[in-house]
Amino acid sequence: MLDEGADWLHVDIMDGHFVPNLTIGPPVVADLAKRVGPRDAFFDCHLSVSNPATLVPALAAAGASSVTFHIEVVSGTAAEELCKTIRSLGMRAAVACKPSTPCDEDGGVYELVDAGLVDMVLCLSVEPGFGGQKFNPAVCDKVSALRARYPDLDIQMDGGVNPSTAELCARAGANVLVAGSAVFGAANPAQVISQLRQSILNAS
Ligand SMILES: O=C(CO)[C@H](O)[C@H](O)COP(=O)(O)O
Repeated sequence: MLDEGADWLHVDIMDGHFVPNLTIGPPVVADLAKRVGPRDAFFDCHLSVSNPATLVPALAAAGASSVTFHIEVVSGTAAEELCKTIRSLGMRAAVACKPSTPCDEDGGVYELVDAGLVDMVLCLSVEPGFGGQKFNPAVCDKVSALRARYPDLDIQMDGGVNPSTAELCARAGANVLVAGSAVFGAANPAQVISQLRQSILNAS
């Protein structure tokens, strides 16, 4: 997909516990990084796992560029420490929330952003676990509130993102879009990636 114009490679790491699906881990990231070689791809690792801290050192060694953990499993002081650890290993730190998880809870997403500890917030627009689900437009309200509060923050949306829903995401304030099915299932992935990018540019 890098050849088709993608900026980042989004890697969904799932443990069969936080979500019902089981996917890949650090060895696959390491292998991918080796194959991509000198191109120096940005590996955006989304941890849909119950215990993200245990994976962080191995992901750093594997060549991950950014690590996103879920606020539903690590919050408050533990989340602050996790962000610091991720950054101390040379990666960007990001926090994700499920569609129904608010950002303004004690020890939650807003507090991490206010403390300057995260580089990006991922707002899932489906329940995490599987690709190919339907985009939940209600999540756009949460994204709009985040964007109003943090004009310079990277805000990512993931789940059911395609050229039609991308416009809603971009208008709400997302500037990083993750697309699985829409890109991998397309006859012309480069065209889809270009349409997604255009949605962001049109809204900015
Ligand atoms: O893993 C996911 C949720 O956990 C995502 O939905 C996936 O990254 C994107 O897939 P799609 O674009 O098909 O919704």
